[in-house]
Amino acid sequence: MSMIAAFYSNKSLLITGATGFLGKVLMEKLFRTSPHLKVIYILVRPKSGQTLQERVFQILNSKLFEKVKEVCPNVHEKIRPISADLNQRDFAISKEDMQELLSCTNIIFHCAATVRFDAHLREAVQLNVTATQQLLLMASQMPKLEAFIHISTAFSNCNLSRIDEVIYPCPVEPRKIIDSMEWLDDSIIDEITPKLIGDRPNTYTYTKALGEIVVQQESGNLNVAIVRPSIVGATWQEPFPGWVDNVNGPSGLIIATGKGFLRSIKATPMAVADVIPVDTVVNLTIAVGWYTAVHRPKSTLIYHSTSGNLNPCNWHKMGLHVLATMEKIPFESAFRRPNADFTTNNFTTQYWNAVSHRAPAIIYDFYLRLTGRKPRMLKLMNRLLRTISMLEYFINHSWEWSTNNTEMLLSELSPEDQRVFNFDVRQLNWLEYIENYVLGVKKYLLKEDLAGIPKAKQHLKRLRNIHYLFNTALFLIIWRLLIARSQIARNIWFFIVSFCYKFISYFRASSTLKI
Ligand SMILES: CCCCCCCCCCCCCCCCCCCCCC(=O)SCCNC(=O)CCNC(=O)[C@H](O)C(C)(C)COP(=O)(O)OP(=O)(O)OC[C@H]1O[C@@H](n2cnc3c(N)ncnc32)[C@H](O)[C@@H]1OP(=O)(O)O
Ligand SMILES: NC(=O)C1=CN([C@@H]2O[C@H](COP(=O)(O)OP(=O)(O)OC[C@H]3O[C@@H](n4cnc5c(N)ncnc54)[C@H](OP(=O)(O)O)[C@@H]3O)[C@@H](O)[C@H]2O)C=CC1
Repeated sequence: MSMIAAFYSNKSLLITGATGFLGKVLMEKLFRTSPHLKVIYILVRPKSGQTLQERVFQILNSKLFEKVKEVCPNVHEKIRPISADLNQRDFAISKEDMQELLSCTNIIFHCAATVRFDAHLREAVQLNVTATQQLLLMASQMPKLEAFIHISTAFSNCNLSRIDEVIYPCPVEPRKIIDSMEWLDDSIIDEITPKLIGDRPNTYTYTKALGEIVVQQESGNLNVAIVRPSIVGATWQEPFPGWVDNVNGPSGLIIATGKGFLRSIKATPMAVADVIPVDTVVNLTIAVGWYTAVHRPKSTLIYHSTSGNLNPCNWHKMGLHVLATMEKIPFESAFRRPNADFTTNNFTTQYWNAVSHRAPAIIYDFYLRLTGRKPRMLKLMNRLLRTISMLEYFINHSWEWSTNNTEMLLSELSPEDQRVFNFDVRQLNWLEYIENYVLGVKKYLLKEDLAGIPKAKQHLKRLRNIHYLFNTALFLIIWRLLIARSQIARNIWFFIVSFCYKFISYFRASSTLKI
């Protein structure tokens, strides 16, 4: 019997960010392994014209939750959505709901965040720092609370190259930043943002670092732990391999590559691709919840959920695996044939962006115009290149993360718990994982039917022929122009023609001799 699963039975949990990528997988695993848990409160905001109930209904009816419904048929009764907006004071939670949360919650998993790299500092501070502070305040009023688990990111201190499982100080105290956001206007915030974030690449990593300091400073007597995942990817094993439902991180790049939009990227091929499957992060998080509540460590423990130091894979290898899979399982209606060239300097990046990305987009837009349709490819390409430029930092640096606490926790688990809540990334086979990831992107993100694979292969063959034809035509045109304008080109041309002529004549003569 799993000790961890038994621990969560009859518990009331509170999850923020439960509608997000990680939050959904966390909920799924909790219900599947501890079907007797009492209730999971989730803080949800109405979104895209959907009510809370509609959002929860959609999640429960997704493929991700199919297995849960078998082991926990009354799962819908155990999810209690609470209307909340983490950007509002007291999260805009009603008095009755707040009372229930305060009196019943046993464990908190705080996953909600803005993960956008371009978020305005005010917005990022509000969600990643102030909301964390408010949630801790709420937690301090919960008499039954046993543990508060905060999800941060392994990149919160990405300005360092070696990162230990400790909280690093920031030059300006989070409380001062929170206060200043209340009275500074946007233009001044824009001006001071680069100075505040310093050598971090964006407001996201900066505010996640501030969030950690808030957790450390304001947790009082609470049992608190922080989980720091690196680049979270599709599921490795559970509930089934390859599940993914958003384009963040690698998933968007896999689509862009498979559809032939993205063919080269500025990346350091040998840099470690620190991708970690979402189910590995979730298993660690659940185990951390149990350990923190039961063992009550004296200080706030940080757990790195990373792959680089235990089972490294670099971008070059990852790119090759992705391309090899796309040969077998191509995406439908690709714009060009998938390719993955890594460039390492700005000049070659700009060159390939012009030649391999923008030029085909311009030609395609021209074709759209000719056929009476609205051009759109260049706009799409420019947006994609902007997105890529924001991710570039993470594919051109390598980090070394220590994982002592994570390894310690693994050794504390019973063999059964190590099996049920496996977060031992050493067991991950990258080739198999990437194959399932690409397949998962095709099935769950692009919603493409596997029956369409032969047609997709046919389409790629056609693209290859067009590519050869286009290159040959381009070569001939350029050559013709050169010959018309340059004596040297003409000389080379006559030399080649006469050489070929002599070569063919020689063969003709020798074959006649034999006869
Ligand atoms: C030839 C090459 C071959 C390669 C071979 C393949 C190798 C395998 C690939 C491995 C490489 C992995 C590298 C990962 C590095 C990740 C590091 C994460 C580290 C930190 C981890 C964390 O701790 S935290 C979670 C990460 N947090 C995000 O990852 C949010 C990012 N994101 C945004 O901050 C916003 O997205 C941003 C960009 C502002 C635009 O913002 P925006 O307002 O302009 O618009 P949107 O957000 O609506 O997106 C606009 C359009 O970009 C599309 N798109 C969005 N993401 C995309 C994406 N990743 N790749 C492609 N396309 C993406 C989207 O689908 C839209 O497409 P469309 O226009 O057609 O609808
Ligand atoms: N994905 C990754 O690669 C990594 C993620 N992390 C961390 O993991 C955690 C989860 O990330 P992930 O699941 O990928 O992110 P998502 O963007 O998928 O999910 C974010 C969640 O936060 C919720 N949220 C955002 N704003 C509000 C708000 N104002 N009020 C209420 N809820 C809100 C979202 O709700 P809604 O659905 O309504 O928008 C959503 O449920 C984050 O803390 C992130 O920093 C760390 C490392 C890597």
